[in-house]
Amino acid sequence: MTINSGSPATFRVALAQMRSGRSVAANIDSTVALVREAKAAGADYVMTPEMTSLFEADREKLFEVLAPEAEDTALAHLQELARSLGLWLHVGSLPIKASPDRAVNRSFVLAPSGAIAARYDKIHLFDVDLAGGESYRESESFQPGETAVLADLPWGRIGLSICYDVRFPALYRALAEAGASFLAVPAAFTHRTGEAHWHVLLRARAIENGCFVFAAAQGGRHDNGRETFGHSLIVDPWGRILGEGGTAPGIIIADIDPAEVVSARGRVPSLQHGRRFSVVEPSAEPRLHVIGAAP
Ligand SMILES: O=C(O)CNC(=O)[C@H](CS)NC(=O)CCC(=O)C(=O)O
Repeated sequence: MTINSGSPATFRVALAQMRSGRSVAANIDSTVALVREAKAAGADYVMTPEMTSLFEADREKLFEVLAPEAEDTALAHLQELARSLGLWLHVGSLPIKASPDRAVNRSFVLAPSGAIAARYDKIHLFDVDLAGGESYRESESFQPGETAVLADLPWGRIGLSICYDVRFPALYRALAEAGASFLAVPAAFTHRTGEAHWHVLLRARAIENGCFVFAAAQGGRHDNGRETFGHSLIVDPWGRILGEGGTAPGIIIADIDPAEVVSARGRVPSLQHGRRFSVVEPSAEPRLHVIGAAP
């Protein structure tokens, strides 16, 4: 694994916490206001949450609004925003039409020129039944991506992911092994699961990979009936929380020193100590013995 020692020392990260709803125009207005606020605070890189432009639970209404990437007006607007402010704008995700009956949940890393530096389609879709009848079938409207993606920022390499992906550590290990210093987890976590798992999962991904984790979140009660957990989080490679949001829209900021990736991995080189086992399948003649088990 190589770390680019020629990278500039530090950069300022801002996460925009949002409460996106069913109006694309209103969501874009909120995004513009938050990204401008981040720029005024000196941000070099700004991330927005999953479903920045539209948080629509009704499949029919979603498909009335969806457009292919080349015709998506929200994307064009955000590219112009990145260009006019001259910063890196990581759009957590937008729903993009992929076929007559499926969308992709797609992240965009926009360069300060406004150009698309990287795009990533959410791989793991949230098809989950929670307690109390709370049920999600993301795959009814979305098709999964099949490719892990990284982007080169001026300060190092960032690995892309979205929300439910955070529960699949092998993805992040692959991104770290491909040179990521930063891991992006824009999200719209449910309140119920966020309360139980959000901080632990994000800190674990940071610690086990020696990476910074940037996780911009949706938070609060949305006009589509959903309640999301909020608590946008910036975590350093040692697992310390550098910035945290509440549930209200706003920005959080932290200054990031990429050299901390090197120092954390130097203290605990677990990335280099991985994959040192093979798995023994159960067989008629067991080769794994349980001490003290009844004969
Ligand atoms: O449906 C949309 O419009 C936008 N997509 C989402 O909100 C997605 C799929 S329902 N949410 C998650 O992945 C939450 C994961 C989560 O909460 C967990 O892993 O616990």
